[in-house]
Amino acid sequence: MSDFDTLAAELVEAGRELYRRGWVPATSGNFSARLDDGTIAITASGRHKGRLTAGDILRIDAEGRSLDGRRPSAETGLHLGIYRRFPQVRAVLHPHSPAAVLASRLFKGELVLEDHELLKALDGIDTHAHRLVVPIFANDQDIPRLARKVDQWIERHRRLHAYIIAGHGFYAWGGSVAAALTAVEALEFMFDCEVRLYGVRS
Ligand SMILES: CSCCC(=O)C(=O)COP(=O)(O)O
Ligand SMILES: [Zn+2]
Repeated sequence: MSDFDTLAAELVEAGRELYRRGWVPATSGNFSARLDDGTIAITASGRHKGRLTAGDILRIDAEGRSLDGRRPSAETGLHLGIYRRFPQVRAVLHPHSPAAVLASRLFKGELVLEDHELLKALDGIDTHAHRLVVPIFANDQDIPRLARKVDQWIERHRRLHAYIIAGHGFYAWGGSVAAALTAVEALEFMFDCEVRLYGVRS
């Protein structure tokens, strides 16, 4: 099996898992993984992510050009922005999960996660006392413009683990598809806790 085939199989499996959890309804979400040569395996646009086959994963170069003529995810630019900024990142996952969308309705500009043991599931965080700021960007159909906003945020803060797009979903990543899945699961859990806490307090 080639590197591409292995990563494509992992992305297909990630789609099944995220769909099973209810985090990529309908045709929403997109996933990618970076190969050793810098090219990227990414989901084709418009596919149902819970029912992917290996044929729904295509290869693009680091500028987002399709290497086989098929159309990659409409949100490819957001994946590329993360790969450009963080050389250690090997996989980017984008769910449209309920808690992320609800959080974006309740919290404006950012969601601060602190005093959560699950913060330690994220790369480079080793204590619940870490204060993690998850920025919330306004949704935008202009992906290059949205990617620029994300990039400016990274430029200003020098660090980013995940971000939410309001009324849409979130982006998370990791050093492998498995690590990115772990990040998604941990973040969705913490978003859900914050949303429920907000409900209890108000
Ligand atoms: C019905 S979901 C609208 C598009 C979107 O937000 C998404 O995540 C899926 O787009 P893609 O082109 O990657 O299929
Ligand atoms: Zn989306």
